[in-house]
Order: sequence, then C-alpha cells, then structure tokens
Amino acid sequence: MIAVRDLRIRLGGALIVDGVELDVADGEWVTIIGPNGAGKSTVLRAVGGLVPYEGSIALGDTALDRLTRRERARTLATVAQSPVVPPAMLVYDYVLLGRSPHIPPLGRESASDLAQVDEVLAVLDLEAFAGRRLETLSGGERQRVFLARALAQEARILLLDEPTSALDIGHQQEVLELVDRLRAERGLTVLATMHDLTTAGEYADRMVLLSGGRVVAKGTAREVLTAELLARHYRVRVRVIDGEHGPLVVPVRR
Ligand SMILES: Nc1ncnc2c1ncn2[C@@H]1O[C@H](COP(=O)(O)OP(=O)(O)OP(=O)(O)O)[C@@H](O)[C@H]1O
Repeated sequence: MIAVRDLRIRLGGALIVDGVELDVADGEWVTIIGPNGAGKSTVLRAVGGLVPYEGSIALGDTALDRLTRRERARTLATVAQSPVVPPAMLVYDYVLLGRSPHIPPLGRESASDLAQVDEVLAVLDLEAFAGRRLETLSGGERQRVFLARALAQEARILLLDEPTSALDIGHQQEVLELVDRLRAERGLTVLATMHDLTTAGEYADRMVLLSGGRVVAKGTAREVLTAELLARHYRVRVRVIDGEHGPLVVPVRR
C-alpha cells in the first residue's frame, strides 16, 4: 500500500533523510521509531505529500506525485504533531473539514457527511466538545479532535505522527485501541511515529528504527527493540523484558 524507495530529503541545505526504504502492506501497521531529529516526521510528511523529496513514493499502484491534492486526501489522512488550527473554529466544523475531499467543488456537505462527523465524534467520546472553540480544549482533547478529523476523511491510509504524545495513559490506550479496531473493521493501513517504545511495539506489526536519516533496523518489535540496538542509537541503558504483547522496554540507571 505504501512503497518508499531510496527516499532522500534535503532541508535547509542538509540531507535529513538519506536513502530510506520502507514498505507498508495493505492493512498493516508500521511504526517508525528513532531518537529526536532522526527524520521520522520528515519521512511521514513526505509520504503525506507535504515536503519535496528525491526517490520514489507509491501509494498502491500510483506514484504519489501523480495524485492530485484531492485524490491524495481521499487516499491518506494525516494526524500531524502540531497542526495549524484556524482561529475561533468550532470542534464540529474542524472535524467536518475532514469531509472536504468528499464534497464536490462549490458543493455543500451532504447528510451522510454530517452523519460521518457525528459518528466519529461519538466514537472518540467528543460529542460534549462539538460546540467548543478548538483553542479552549486541553492538549489531549485537541489531539483527539485532530484524530477525529483524520478519521472523518475515510482514507485507506492513516499517517500518525506521535498520535498519543499529549494523552494520559487511559486516553492513549483508548485511541490506539480505536485505531487498531478501525484498522480491522475498515482495512486501514497505518504508518505511525512514536516515542514510547513499549507501546509502539505492542501495536505495530513491524517497526522501523531510523537514526541520522537512515534505516538502521527493521522487523518485528522483538527484532528491533533489543537492548543493544537501543543503546547504540539512543545512547540509553535499557532492560528489555519479554511481555505478553511484545517487549517491555525499561530504562535503567547508569
Ligand atoms: N526546514 C528545515 N531546515 C533545516 N533542518 C530541518 C528543517 N526541518 C527539519 N529539520 C531538521 O531535520 C531533522 C529531522 O527532523 P524530524 O522532525 O523529521 O525528526 P524526528 O525524528 O521526527 O524528531 P522528533 O523525535 O524530535 O520529533 C532535525 O534535525 C531537524 O532539525
């Protein structure tokens, strides 16, 4: 569903992403991990069509650069780390923006667009916030609204950049479980970045470890979350414990 070949991205004159190869199969969940500045968000932004790149990116059978903006928006939805929020916008209207790629140019939203927004708000437990201005929400509440907008878009590919960084552990689990359930129900393909390694490993089918703009390891959580790889690329001492749903990564004092 996503095929990235020899991806190179230059920003401010520096080579930030250097020869990345990445595949995500239809219905698969792949999470990119790596230290701060490794290039995770940049790779995700490239797949979302938001930064110029060299190399190739294909979504299904189509090269990303051959899709129009509208086609791209119907194919993939992005939850960015800190999206720009239009001032004074109500939660409901913001989530409704997710329906834009489905509304004909110069047309109005249909009853089914509104029903889709209602459903997403209900699923994410956001109905009580529908009439609130977005900037009055807490960081975690806002993050759920960003996810709601992406889900309202009904795209087959979901790009999640640190989707749970502002959430308490209860909402973290709720959101990830929800994405996982939707993946099963709607056949979503998920490409995410995450810092919490244990959680990342629990939900991903496969992981990619990025360091200095290059892929330095890829495979299952058990293959990637090893004390040795993490020590080398994060400069951290960790103990990796075999857990029920994958490795548990616990930092230990030096
Ligand atoms: N416009 C830019 N000009 C120059 N350098 C940039 C630009 N945008 C990003 N970078 C650099 O690219 C590198 C990769 O950034 P990116 O946001 O992709 O990293 P990341 O792995 O997502 O990091 P984090 O975990 O901190 O979110 C960083 O060193 C960043 O400073």
